Amino acid sequence: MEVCVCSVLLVCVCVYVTLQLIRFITADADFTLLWAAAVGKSPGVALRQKVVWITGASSGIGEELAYQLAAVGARLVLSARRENELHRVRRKCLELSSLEDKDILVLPLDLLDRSTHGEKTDAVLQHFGKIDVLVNNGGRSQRSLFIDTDIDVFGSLMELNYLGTISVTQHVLRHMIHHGDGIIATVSSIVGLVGAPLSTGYSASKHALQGFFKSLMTELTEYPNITISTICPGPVVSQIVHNAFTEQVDKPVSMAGDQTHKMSTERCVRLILAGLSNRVKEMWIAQQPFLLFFYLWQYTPTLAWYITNLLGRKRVQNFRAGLDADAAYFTKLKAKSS
Ligand SMILES: NC(=O)c1ccc[n+]([C@@H]2O[C@H](COP(=O)([O-])OP(=O)(O)OC[C@H]3O[C@@H](n4cnc5c(N)ncnc54)[C@H](O)[C@@H]3O)[C@@H](O)[C@H]2O)c1
Repeated sequence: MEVCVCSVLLVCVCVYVTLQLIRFITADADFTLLWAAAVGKSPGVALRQKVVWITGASSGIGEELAYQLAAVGARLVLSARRENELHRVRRKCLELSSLEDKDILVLPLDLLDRSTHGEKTDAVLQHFGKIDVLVNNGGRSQRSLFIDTDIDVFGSLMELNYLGTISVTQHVLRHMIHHGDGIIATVSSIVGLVGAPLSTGYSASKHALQGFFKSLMTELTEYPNITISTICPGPVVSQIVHNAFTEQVDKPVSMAGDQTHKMSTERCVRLILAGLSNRVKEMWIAQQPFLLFFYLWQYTPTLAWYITNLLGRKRVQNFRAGLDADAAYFTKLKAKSS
Protein backbone atom coordinates (compact mmCIF):
# COMPACT_ATOMS: atom_id res chain seq x y z
CA MET A 1 0.00 0.00 0.00
CA GLU A 2 2.79 2.39 1.00
CA VAL A 3 4.70 1.58 -2.21
CA CYS A 4 1.57 2.23 -4.22
CA VAL A 5 1.02 5.70 -2.68
CA CYS A 6 4.68 6.57 -3.24
CA SER A 7 4.44 5.51 -6.88
CA VAL A 8 1.33 7.64 -7.43
CA LEU A 9 3.02 10.61 -5.78
CA LEU A 10 6.13 10.12 -7.92
CA VAL A 11 4.05 9.97 -11.10
CA CYS A 12 2.21 13.16 -10.06
CA VAL A 13 5.48 14.97 -9.40
CA CYS A 14 6.90 13.79 -12.77
CA VAL A 15 3.76 14.93 -14.62
CA TYR A 16 3.85 18.29 -12.83
CA VAL A 17 7.56 18.82 -13.60
CA THR A 18 7.04 17.78 -17.25
CA LEU A 19 4.09 20.17 -17.60
CA GLN A 20 6.10 23.03 -16.11
CA LEU A 21 9.00 22.19 -18.42
CA ILE A 22 6.71 22.19 -21.46
CA ARG A 23 5.21 25.45 -20.27
CA PHE A 24 8.68 27.00 -19.96
CA ILE A 25 9.93 25.64 -23.28
CA THR A 26 6.90 26.98 -25.14
CA ALA A 27 6.70 30.27 -23.20
CA ASP A 28 7.20 33.42 -25.21
CA ALA A 29 7.25 35.98 -22.40
CA ASP A 30 8.41 36.32 -18.81
CA PHE A 31 6.13 34.81 -16.18
CA THR A 32 4.81 38.13 -14.85
CA LEU A 33 3.64 39.13 -18.30
CA LEU A 34 2.15 35.70 -19.08
CA TRP A 35 0.33 35.87 -15.74
CA ALA A 36 -1.01 39.33 -16.58
CA ALA A 37 -2.13 38.08 -20.00
CA ALA A 38 -3.85 35.04 -18.49
CA VAL A 39 -5.64 36.47 -15.46
CA GLY A 40 -5.09 40.25 -15.48
CA LYS A 41 -7.26 43.09 -16.73
CA SER A 42 -8.17 42.74 -20.38
CA PRO A 43 -7.09 45.49 -22.83
CA GLY A 44 -10.75 45.98 -23.76
CA VAL A 45 -11.44 47.13 -20.19
CA ALA A 46 -8.16 48.81 -19.24
CA LEU A 47 -7.39 50.70 -22.48
CA ARG A 48 -10.82 51.53 -23.87
CA GLN A 49 -11.20 55.30 -24.44
CA LYS A 50 -7.61 55.90 -23.27
CA VAL A 51 -5.54 58.33 -25.33
CA VAL A 52 -2.48 56.42 -26.56
CA TRP A 53 0.34 58.16 -28.44
CA ILE A 54 2.45 55.75 -30.52
CA THR A 55 5.74 56.86 -32.10
CA GLY A 56 6.98 54.84 -35.08
CA ALA A 57 3.37 53.96 -35.96
CA SER A 58 3.96 53.67 -39.71
CA SER A 59 5.28 50.10 -39.78
CA GLY A 60 6.11 46.95 -37.83
CA ILE A 61 5.33 46.82 -34.12
CA GLY A 62 3.99 50.41 -34.01
CA GLU A 63 1.59 49.78 -36.89
CA GLU A 64 0.26 46.58 -35.29
CA LEU A 65 -0.06 48.40 -31.95
CA ALA A 66 -2.31 50.92 -33.69
CA TYR A 67 -4.57 48.17 -35.08
CA GLN A 68 -4.91 46.24 -31.83
CA LEU A 69 -5.39 49.38 -29.73
CA ALA A 70 -8.04 50.65 -32.15
CA ALA A 71 -9.81 47.29 -31.93
CA VAL A 72 -10.09 47.61 -28.13
CA GLY A 73 -11.41 51.16 -28.39
CA ALA A 74 -8.36 53.24 -27.46
CA ARG A 75 -8.12 56.71 -29.00
CA LEU A 76 -4.90 57.12 -30.92
CA VAL A 77 -2.17 59.55 -31.87
CA LEU A 78 -0.14 58.09 -34.73
CA SER A 79 3.35 59.50 -35.17
CA ALA A 80 6.26 58.80 -37.52
CA ARG A 81 7.89 60.81 -40.31
CA ARG A 82 5.84 59.63 -43.33
CA GLU A 83 2.40 61.26 -43.18
CA ASN A 84 0.97 59.23 -46.08
CA GLU A 85 1.86 55.96 -44.32
CA LEU A 86 0.25 57.20 -41.11
CA HIS A 87 -2.97 57.98 -43.03
CA ARG A 88 -2.91 54.43 -44.45
CA VAL A 89 -2.62 53.04 -40.89
CA ARG A 90 -5.36 55.39 -39.70
CA ARG A 91 -7.76 54.22 -42.45
CA LYS A 92 -7.22 50.59 -41.47
CA CYS A 93 -7.70 51.43 -37.77
CA LEU A 94 -11.07 52.99 -38.62
CA GLU A 95 -12.04 49.89 -40.62
CA LEU A 96 -11.12 47.57 -37.74
CA SER A 97 -12.92 49.48 -35.00
CA SER A 98 -15.91 51.57 -34.09
CA LEU A 99 -13.70 54.63 -33.60
CA GLU A 100 -14.71 57.87 -35.28
CA ASP A 101 -12.52 60.23 -37.34
CA LYS A 102 -11.87 62.51 -34.37
CA ASP A 103 -10.59 59.56 -32.30
CA ILE A 104 -7.41 59.12 -34.36
CA LEU A 105 -4.96 61.96 -34.78
CA VAL A 106 -2.25 61.69 -37.41
CA LEU A 107 0.72 63.66 -36.09
CA PRO A 108 3.88 63.53 -38.23
CA LEU A 109 6.95 63.64 -35.99
CA ASP A 110 10.66 63.23 -36.49
CA LEU A 111 12.30 61.90 -33.33
CA LEU A 112 15.53 63.58 -34.43
CA ASP A 113 13.90 67.03 -34.56
CA ARG A 114 13.83 67.60 -30.81
CA SER A 115 12.92 71.30 -31.11
CA THR A 116 9.44 70.24 -32.35
CA HIS A 117 8.60 67.78 -29.59
CA GLY A 118 7.08 70.40 -27.29
CA GLU A 119 4.70 71.74 -29.92
CA LYS A 120 3.76 68.17 -30.99
CA THR A 121 2.86 67.37 -27.38
CA ASP A 122 0.78 70.56 -27.21
CA ALA A 123 -1.00 69.50 -30.43
CA VAL A 124 -2.03 66.19 -28.83
CA LEU A 125 -3.24 67.97 -25.69
CA GLN A 126 -5.16 70.47 -27.76
CA HIS A 127 -6.90 67.66 -29.67
CA PHE A 128 -7.62 65.20 -26.84
CA GLY A 129 -7.06 67.25 -23.67
CA LYS A 130 -4.89 64.50 -22.16
CA ILE A 131 -2.36 61.73 -22.82
CA ASP A 132 -2.93 58.50 -20.92
CA VAL A 133 -0.26 56.34 -22.53
CA LEU A 134 2.89 57.17 -24.49
CA VAL A 135 4.44 54.26 -26.36
CA ASN A 136 8.00 55.18 -27.31
CA ASN A 137 8.35 52.75 -30.18
CA GLY A 138 10.11 54.57 -33.05
CA GLY A 139 13.71 53.58 -33.62
CA ARG A 140 16.26 51.96 -35.89
CA SER A 141 18.59 49.00 -35.54
CA GLN A 142 22.09 48.29 -36.89
CA ARG A 143 23.76 45.63 -39.01
CA SER A 144 27.52 46.24 -39.06
CA LEU A 145 30.72 45.28 -37.31
CA PHE A 146 32.06 47.92 -34.96
CA ILE A 147 35.50 47.81 -36.54
CA ASP A 148 34.10 48.78 -39.98
CA THR A 149 31.54 51.37 -38.82
CA ASP A 150 31.82 55.18 -38.91
CA ILE A 151 31.58 56.71 -35.45
CA ASP A 152 28.83 58.96 -36.87
CA VAL A 153 26.57 55.90 -37.03
CA PHE A 154 26.92 55.50 -33.27
CA GLY A 155 26.00 59.16 -32.84
CA SER A 156 22.94 58.74 -35.09
CA LEU A 157 21.74 55.69 -33.15
CA MET A 158 22.01 57.55 -29.85
CA GLU A 159 20.35 60.68 -31.28
CA LEU A 160 17.40 58.67 -32.55
CA ASN A 161 16.84 55.77 -30.16
CA TYR A 162 17.97 57.45 -26.96
CA LEU A 163 17.80 61.27 -27.16
CA GLY A 164 14.73 61.36 -29.43
CA THR A 165 12.89 59.05 -27.05
CA ILE A 166 13.77 60.82 -23.82
CA SER A 167 12.96 64.18 -25.41
CA VAL A 168 9.35 63.18 -26.20
CA THR A 169 9.17 61.50 -22.79
CA GLN A 170 10.12 64.71 -20.97
CA HIS A 171 7.34 66.74 -22.59
CA VAL A 172 4.71 64.07 -21.99
CA LEU A 173 5.88 63.37 -18.44
CA ARG A 174 5.38 67.03 -17.47
CA HIS A 175 1.74 66.65 -18.45
CA MET A 176 1.40 63.30 -16.63
CA ILE A 177 2.98 64.69 -13.45
CA HIS A 178 0.46 67.54 -13.57
CA HIS A 179 -2.37 65.01 -13.71
CA GLY A 180 -0.67 62.44 -11.46
CA ASP A 181 -1.46 59.57 -13.81
CA GLY A 182 -0.23 57.87 -16.97
CA ILE A 183 1.90 55.19 -18.57
CA ILE A 184 5.16 55.73 -20.45
CA ALA A 185 6.12 52.49 -22.16
CA THR A 186 9.31 52.23 -24.17
CA VAL A 187 10.12 49.55 -26.69
CA SER A 188 13.67 48.62 -25.77
CA SER A 189 15.00 45.23 -26.92
CA ILE A 190 16.58 41.97 -25.88
CA VAL A 191 19.84 43.80 -26.72
CA GLY A 192 18.91 46.43 -24.13
CA LEU A 193 19.70 43.71 -21.59
CA VAL A 194 22.33 41.58 -23.31
CA GLY A 195 24.87 42.04 -26.10
CA ALA A 196 24.76 40.85 -29.71
CA PRO A 197 27.25 41.07 -32.58
CA LEU A 198 26.56 43.51 -35.45
CA SER A 199 24.55 45.66 -33.04
CA THR A 200 27.12 47.39 -30.82
CA GLY A 201 25.69 50.89 -31.37
CA TYR A 202 22.06 49.73 -31.35
CA SER A 203 22.62 47.70 -28.21
CA ALA A 204 24.34 50.68 -26.56
CA SER A 205 21.36 52.93 -27.36
CA LYS A 206 18.92 50.39 -25.90
CA HIS A 207 21.11 49.86 -22.81
CA ALA A 208 21.06 53.66 -22.43
CA LEU A 209 17.24 53.56 -22.51
CA GLN A 210 17.15 50.77 -19.93
CA GLY A 211 19.44 52.69 -17.57
CA PHE A 212 17.55 55.90 -18.15
CA PHE A 213 14.06 54.53 -17.54
CA LYS A 214 15.08 52.38 -14.56
CA SER A 215 16.52 55.52 -12.95
CA LEU A 216 13.56 57.66 -13.95
CA MET A 217 11.25 55.18 -12.22
CA THR A 218 13.11 55.81 -8.97
CA GLU A 219 12.55 59.56 -9.34
CA LEU A 220 8.80 59.14 -9.66
CA THR A 221 7.96 57.27 -6.49
CA GLU A 222 5.84 60.23 -5.32
CA TYR A 223 3.55 59.50 -8.28
CA PRO A 224 2.36 55.93 -7.77
CA ASN A 225 -0.11 56.24 -10.63
CA ILE A 226 2.56 57.04 -13.19
CA THR A 227 3.97 53.82 -14.61
CA ILE A 228 7.28 53.62 -16.42
CA SER A 229 7.50 50.43 -18.41
CA THR A 230 10.21 48.95 -20.61
CA ILE A 231 9.39 46.38 -23.26
CA CYS A 232 12.18 44.01 -24.32
CA PRO A 233 11.30 42.00 -27.40
CA GLY A 234 13.50 39.42 -29.08
CA PRO A 235 13.34 39.10 -32.87
CA VAL A 236 9.91 40.13 -34.22
CA VAL A 237 8.66 40.36 -37.82
CA SER A 238 8.88 43.99 -38.98
CA GLN A 239 10.86 46.31 -41.25
CA ILE A 240 13.62 46.67 -38.65
CA VAL A 241 16.40 44.93 -40.57
CA HIS A 242 15.45 46.66 -43.82
CA ASN A 243 15.65 50.05 -42.06
CA ALA A 244 18.81 49.33 -40.04
CA PHE A 245 21.95 51.47 -40.00
CA THR A 246 25.02 49.92 -41.60
CA GLU A 247 28.71 50.95 -41.75
CA GLN A 248 27.84 54.46 -42.96
CA VAL A 249 24.96 56.69 -41.93
CA ASP A 250 23.33 56.78 -45.38
CA LYS A 251 24.24 53.31 -46.63
CA PRO A 252 21.18 51.04 -46.84
CA VAL A 253 21.14 47.38 -45.80
CA SER A 254 21.94 45.25 -48.85
CA MET A 255 19.85 42.25 -47.80
CA ALA A 256 17.07 42.28 -45.20
CA GLY A 257 16.96 38.49 -45.18
CA ASP A 258 14.36 36.00 -44.08
CA GLN A 259 11.98 37.16 -41.33
CA THR A 260 9.84 34.04 -41.09
CA HIS A 261 11.60 32.49 -38.09
CA LYS A 262 10.80 35.55 -35.94
CA MET A 263 7.90 36.04 -33.54
CA SER A 264 4.76 37.32 -35.26
CA THR A 265 4.10 41.04 -34.83
CA GLU A 266 0.53 40.18 -33.89
CA ARG A 267 1.60 37.98 -30.92
CA CYS A 268 4.24 40.44 -29.72
CA VAL A 269 1.72 43.29 -29.67
CA ARG A 270 -0.94 41.15 -27.97
CA LEU A 271 1.52 40.62 -25.11
CA ILE A 272 2.42 44.32 -25.03
CA LEU A 273 -1.28 45.19 -24.66
CA ALA A 274 -1.59 42.73 -21.76
CA GLY A 275 1.43 44.41 -20.15
CA LEU A 276 0.07 47.93 -20.64
CA SER A 277 -3.37 46.94 -19.31
CA ASN A 278 -1.80 45.63 -16.11
CA ARG A 279 0.97 48.23 -15.81
CA VAL A 280 3.74 45.63 -16.02
CA LYS A 281 7.02 47.49 -15.48
CA GLU A 282 9.34 45.26 -17.49
CA MET A 283 8.22 42.92 -20.26
CA TRP A 284 10.41 40.22 -21.76
CA ILE A 285 8.86 39.03 -25.01
CA ALA A 286 10.66 36.44 -27.12
CA GLN A 287 10.34 32.99 -28.57
CA GLN A 288 12.71 30.30 -27.40
CA PRO A 289 15.65 30.04 -27.30
CA PHE A 290 15.87 33.85 -26.93
CA LEU A 291 13.66 33.89 -23.84
CA LEU A 292 15.93 31.32 -22.24
CA PHE A 293 18.81 33.74 -22.84
CA PHE A 294 17.09 36.38 -20.72
CA TYR A 295 16.94 33.93 -17.84
CA LEU A 296 20.49 32.64 -18.35
CA TRP A 297 21.83 36.19 -18.33
CA GLN A 298 19.89 36.90 -15.18
CA TYR A 299 20.90 33.80 -13.23
CA THR A 300 23.97 32.19 -14.85
CA PRO A 301 25.96 34.86 -16.71
CA THR A 302 29.01 32.61 -17.16
CA LEU A 303 26.97 30.01 -19.01
CA ALA A 304 25.23 32.77 -20.95
CA TRP A 305 28.62 34.12 -22.07
CA TYR A 306 29.65 30.67 -23.28
CA ILE A 307 26.54 30.24 -25.47
CA THR A 308 26.57 33.86 -26.65
CA ASN A 309 30.16 33.51 -27.80
CA LEU A 310 29.40 30.34 -29.76
CA LEU A 311 26.41 31.88 -31.52
CA GLY A 312 28.11 35.25 -31.90
CA ARG A 313 31.08 33.75 -33.71
CA LYS A 314 28.76 31.99 -36.15
CA ARG A 315 26.80 35.19 -36.72
CA VAL A 316 29.91 37.25 -37.44
CA GLN A 317 31.28 34.58 -39.80
CA ASN A 318 27.99 34.40 -41.70
CA PHE A 319 27.74 38.18 -41.89
CA ARG A 320 31.31 38.42 -43.28
CA ALA A 321 30.39 35.78 -45.86
CA GLY A 322 27.42 37.91 -46.99
CA LEU A 323 24.83 35.52 -45.58
CA ASP A 324 21.59 36.30 -43.73
CA ALA A 325 23.03 36.83 -40.24
CA ASP A 326 19.65 36.64 -38.48
CA ALA A 327 18.42 33.37 -39.96
CA ALA A 328 21.96 32.01 -39.73
CA TYR A 329 21.74 31.72 -35.95
CA PHE A 330 19.75 28.52 -36.07
CA THR A 331 19.03 27.56 -39.65
CA LYS A 332 21.24 25.78 -42.10
CA LEU A 333 22.13 28.11 -44.94
CA LYS A 334 21.94 26.76 -48.45
CA ALA A 335 23.71 29.39 -50.47
CA LYS A 336 24.92 32.94 -50.42
CA SER A 337 21.96 35.29 -51.03
CA SER A 338 22.30 38.27 -53.30
N1 LIG B 1 11.50 43.88 -34.78
C1 LIG B 1 12.35 43.46 -33.87
O1 LIG B 1 12.91 42.36 -33.99
C2 LIG B 1 12.60 44.28 -32.64
C3 LIG B 1 13.16 43.66 -31.53
C4 LIG B 1 13.42 44.42 -30.41
C5 LIG B 1 13.09 45.74 -30.37
N2 LIG B 1 12.53 46.34 -31.46
C6 LIG B 1 12.21 47.77 -31.37
O2 LIG B 1 10.87 47.95 -31.76
C7 LIG B 1 10.68 49.29 -32.20
C8 LIG B 1 9.88 49.28 -33.49
O3 LIG B 1 10.65 48.70 -34.52
P1 LIG B 1 10.07 47.70 -35.61
O4 LIG B 1 10.67 46.39 -35.35
O5 LIG B 1 8.60 47.80 -35.69
O6 LIG B 1 10.79 48.27 -36.92
P2 LIG B 1 10.21 49.13 -38.13
O7 LIG B 1 11.41 49.58 -38.88
O8 LIG B 1 9.18 48.35 -38.86
O9 LIG B 1 9.49 50.36 -37.43
C9 LIG B 1 10.22 51.44 -36.89
C10 LIG B 1 9.35 52.65 -36.81
O10 LIG B 1 10.14 53.75 -36.31
C11 LIG B 1 9.98 54.88 -37.17
N3 LIG B 1 11.11 55.78 -37.17
C12 LIG B 1 12.38 55.55 -37.58
N4 LIG B 1 13.10 56.68 -37.52
C13 LIG B 1 12.28 57.66 -37.05
C14 LIG B 1 12.41 59.05 -36.78
N5 LIG B 1 13.55 59.69 -37.01
N6 LIG B 1 11.35 59.72 -36.30
C15 LIG B 1 10.17 59.09 -36.09
N7 LIG B 1 9.98 57.80 -36.34
C16 LIG B 1 11.01 57.08 -36.81
C17 LIG B 1 9.77 54.22 -38.54
O11 LIG B 1 9.20 55.14 -39.44
C18 LIG B 1 8.84 53.08 -38.18
O12 LIG B 1 7.53 53.56 -38.08
C19 LIG B 1 12.08 49.89 -32.33
O13 LIG B 1 12.35 50.71 -31.23
C20 LIG B 1 12.99 48.68 -32.30
O14 LIG B 1 14.26 48.99 -31.81
C21 LIG B 1 12.28 45.63 -32.59
